Amino acid sequence: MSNKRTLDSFFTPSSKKQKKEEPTGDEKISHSTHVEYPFSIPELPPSIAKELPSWPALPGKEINDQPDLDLLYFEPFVPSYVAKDLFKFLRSQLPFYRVEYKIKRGDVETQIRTPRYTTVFGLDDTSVFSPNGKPVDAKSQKEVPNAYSRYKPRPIPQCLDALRLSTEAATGCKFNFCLVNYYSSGTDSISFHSDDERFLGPEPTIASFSLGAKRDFLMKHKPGVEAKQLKLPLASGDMILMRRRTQSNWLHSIPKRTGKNVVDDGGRINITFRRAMVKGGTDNYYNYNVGTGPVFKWDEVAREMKVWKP
Ligand SMILES: O=C(O)CCC(=O)C(=O)O
Ligand SMILES: [Fe+2]
Repeated sequence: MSNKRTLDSFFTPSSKKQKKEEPTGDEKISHSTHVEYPFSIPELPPSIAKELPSWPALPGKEINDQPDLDLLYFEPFVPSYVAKDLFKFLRSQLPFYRVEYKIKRGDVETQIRTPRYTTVFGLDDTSVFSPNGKPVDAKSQKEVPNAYSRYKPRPIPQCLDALRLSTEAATGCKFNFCLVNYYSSGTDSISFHSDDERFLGPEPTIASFSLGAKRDFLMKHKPGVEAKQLKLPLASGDMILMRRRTQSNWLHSIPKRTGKNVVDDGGRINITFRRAMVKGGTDNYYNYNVGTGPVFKWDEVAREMKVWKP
């Protein structure tokens, strides 16, 4: 991104989601912009966008041989040569956060530091973005007083929305949220959990993409039922669709890597598409994936995430 682009967007903030064109050598790159984005986000480069119509690269395979488990595993969805470019593009162009929050168990308060970089875009089913970029009621198209007052939602930028549309076409599901995790090394992780929040409705379907370094995805049944644990070594470009009774009955995690495996070659990006039904879902997702701390952006020289300064 040139200095000109950065200064322009800093001095002429716009509340509108709009596209700006900027010549960079031979081709023009358009950007997704929104008043709540810390910086504008380039659209997918043509070299990646032209590949999209041929995804998924291979049909999904069903994994449903354990109680309550229902997965569709695309191995891969994004072919590996494009997955590498998509990984580098998203790592360098998205705003990321390292969210901290407090939890209280009984009288004891603990400060939690999320052990990975995160970011989120989207809005639950009750609202849509109006042409001026503000959330309005999906039916009346009017602003809802006091809604989304703590965190201001951001629309899914074109570069991720193109993948959302491709995922919807391949699965027949609808998604309104995109969560992104960046595991910068083997010490970044996500502990066992299920994505079964009430705001996703019963039996939510979640599409989960892997880009970059290979990491193990572990799955185990919630206590009380005999079932085998699964270990899926997710590779760049793979997509796991988790369906039906899976979230309410199974837990999943990406464990830390130790010893010589700790260095994992530039890290891994995970993208999940989900559908939140109510406003509480929007607040929850922004609270845990954007929060109130600094913005991080990939620094190509230092080859790591650095606190971003306008
Ligand atoms: O990184 C992954 O593959 C899993 C991420 C995940 O489970 C989540 O964000 O809820
Ligand atoms: Fe999850």
